[in-house]
Amino acid sequence: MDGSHAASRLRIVLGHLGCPSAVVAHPTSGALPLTSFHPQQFQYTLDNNVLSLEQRKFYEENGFLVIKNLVSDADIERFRNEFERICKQEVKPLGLSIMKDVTIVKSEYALSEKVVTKIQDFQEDEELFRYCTLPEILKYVECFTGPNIMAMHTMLINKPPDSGKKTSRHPLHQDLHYFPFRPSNGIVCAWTAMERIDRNNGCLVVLPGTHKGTLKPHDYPQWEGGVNIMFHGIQDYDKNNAHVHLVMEKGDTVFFHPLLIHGSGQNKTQGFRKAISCHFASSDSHYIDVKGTSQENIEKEIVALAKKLHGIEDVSLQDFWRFRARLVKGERTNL
Ligand SMILES: CCCC(=O)SCCNC(=O)CCNC(=O)[C@H](O)C(C)(C)COP(=O)(O)OP(=O)(O)OC[C@H]1O[C@@H](n2cnc3c(N)ncnc32)[C@H](O)[C@@H]1OP(=O)(O)O
Ligand SMILES: Nc1ncnc2c1ncn2[C@@H]1O[C@H](COP(=O)(O)OP(=O)(O)OP(=O)(O)O)[C@@H](O)[C@H]1O
Ligand SMILES: O=C(O)CCC(=O)C(=O)O
Ligand SMILES: [Fe+2]
Ligand SMILES: [Mg+2]
Repeated sequence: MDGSHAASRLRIVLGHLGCPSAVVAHPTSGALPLTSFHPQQFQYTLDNNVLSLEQRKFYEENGFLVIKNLVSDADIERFRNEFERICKQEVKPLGLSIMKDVTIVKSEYALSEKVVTKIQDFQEDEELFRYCTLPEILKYVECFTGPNIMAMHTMLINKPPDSGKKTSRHPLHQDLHYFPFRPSNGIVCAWTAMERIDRNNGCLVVLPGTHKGTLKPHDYPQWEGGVNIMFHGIQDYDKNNAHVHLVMEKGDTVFFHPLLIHGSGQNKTQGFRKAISCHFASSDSHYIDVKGTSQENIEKEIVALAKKLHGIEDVSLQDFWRFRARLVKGERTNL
């Protein structure tokens, strides 16, 4: 599939969606009832009445699905305010990590919204964690995870204006590289634009269909201007695969598969481009030991950092994940 084909398909699907409520009822799509299709036709989505047949097929084929206008302006305003309170250190949520851009991490700037590139692990911040419990988000998440849903990993990304060294880019990667749990089809990322996001301020770039491949080896890219800690990238992806730039309006939300290759471009504006996201997984999943796999490098890095920063020893990668995971729907069966 070439880029323009992918882009036009995307436009068709997006144009079709209109508003979220139209997705559920879908009276005029002319789609056949799902029961007339053999269930094994679908590998990446579950049977329920939330996704239209067209949306299911799109996700199956492409590994992502954009739902327009899913999160309200009022909720986004609340997330923005809470992020500002965190940056001003008016609140210090337990377990939260605050990341600065590599170009300024060694300088002495006081903590403020202008030096934070992203915050991670806000599971103990009631206001931000509301994002992971919004019914409109979970309704879609359930199509991929099933009814027992864990919020595994949370982030609010505040992509800064690029300093000129292109460190505001996020290299192409698969999120599964970071996750020691399986199966991959029971994991989905929800990523919501907190403002209009396009090529100017560094939108997501996805390689449609790459979720059908395997987990690739990841390492730091050889970028002249430096690269952020933990921002591993894939060195050998198929350069001929279509790249789709996801231009999104405030509140639009993309759901994507953890094997989908994606990244984000540099922020060429003077604003701090914001998105909030959570990776969800079925609680029926299981942890894996990543030793001897391509994920061993990220495990070593995280374990070494935990020791250096917090003096934590003999804690496995699985324990880190078990500790921050939170049930948001159904039952905590396994993870
Ligand atoms: C789907 C994506 C999923 C994921 O990303 S899952 C990956 C999970 N990631 C994590 O668990 C990382 C969590 N974050 C953290 O550990 C910390 O926030 C982080 C980023 C290390 C910063 O920790 P702080 O407590 O603020 O510590 P610090 O400022 O003293 O930094 C510790 C060492 O790290 C370095 N560092 C921090 N931010 C950096 C950056 N942006 N680029 C490059 N290096 C960076 C920093 O220079 C310091 O190293 P050194 O001790 O000076 O040699
Ligand atoms: N040299 C590189 N090595 C690895 N990944 C790269 C490299 N250059 C860009 N990328 C990543 O590839 C993705 C797509 O980049 P691309 O240049 O197509 O888009 P962009 O930078 O967002 O937009 P634009 O080119 O319009 O500025 C981004 O995620 C970016 O971080
Ligand atoms: O730039 C972004 O908002 C996406 C970042 C991302 O893909 C990640 O942190 O895994
Ligand atoms: Fe990612
Ligand atoms: Mg570019």
